[in-house]
Amino acid sequence: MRSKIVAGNWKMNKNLAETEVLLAELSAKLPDTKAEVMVAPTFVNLSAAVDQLKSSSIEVVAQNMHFAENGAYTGEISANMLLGIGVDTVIIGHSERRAYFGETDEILAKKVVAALGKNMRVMFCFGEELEDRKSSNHFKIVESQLKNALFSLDASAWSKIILAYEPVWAIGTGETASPEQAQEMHAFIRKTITNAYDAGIANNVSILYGGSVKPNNAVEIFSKPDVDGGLIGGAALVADDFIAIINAIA
Ligand SMILES: O=C[C@H](O)COP(=O)(O)O
Repeated sequence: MRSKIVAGNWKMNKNLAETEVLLAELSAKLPDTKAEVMVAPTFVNLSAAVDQLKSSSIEVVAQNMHFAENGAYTGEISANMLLGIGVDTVIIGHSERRAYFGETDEILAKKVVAALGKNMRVMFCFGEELEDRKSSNHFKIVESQLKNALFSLDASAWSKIILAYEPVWAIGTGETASPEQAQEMHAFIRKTITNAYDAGIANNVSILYGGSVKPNNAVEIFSKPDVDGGLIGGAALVADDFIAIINAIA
């Protein structure tokens, strides 16, 4: 049975002091929810976040990792380093990594394999750009992103995968995919996974929507049958907004 998940990707925001304040507020206000709640602070604050949340149900996850075990990769972070501080879920393939840091499907496939090889959970992000949607190429693009990075995996690996569909044109723009557009794509993603594997795997994987989810649109987006929660950017930086979005999970 797939789980509902609300994850906050803090991106390059919040220094240590600000991280502690936001986490304290989130812990204090966290409602009873059936959603798994995750936060992804920046690398330098992960360890402090894990310590601060050790008696909370909020999970601390990483925004990225390198595929190599260790070695001469200045500025990079390995799976072992994350595991060593108690972080065992990692976001891979965020559109900002793809756009600003040249992460290709090939690199992302290696990262996915490296994380799964360490028994980590992977939140894999993907989604089309505006031009793809305008030219009605969005289904093709999404299908190829999934195929290139994930469809060589053994079926057994899928219990460790969470998907986050994030249309690039909706990220940080205030423009959201309509609930119908999100549902249409999420249903397509499940059909694509059914074709590549089987319906059991497709129905068990959580598919989150990301892209300008806010307190005022979360209920409608999350009400769609194939939307299992959200990957939240800007609104995850404000405790009351993030809590309201968690509360939007039915
Ligand atoms: O990782 C989160 C997404 O990029 C969404 O960001 P946003 O909610 O600020 O649009």
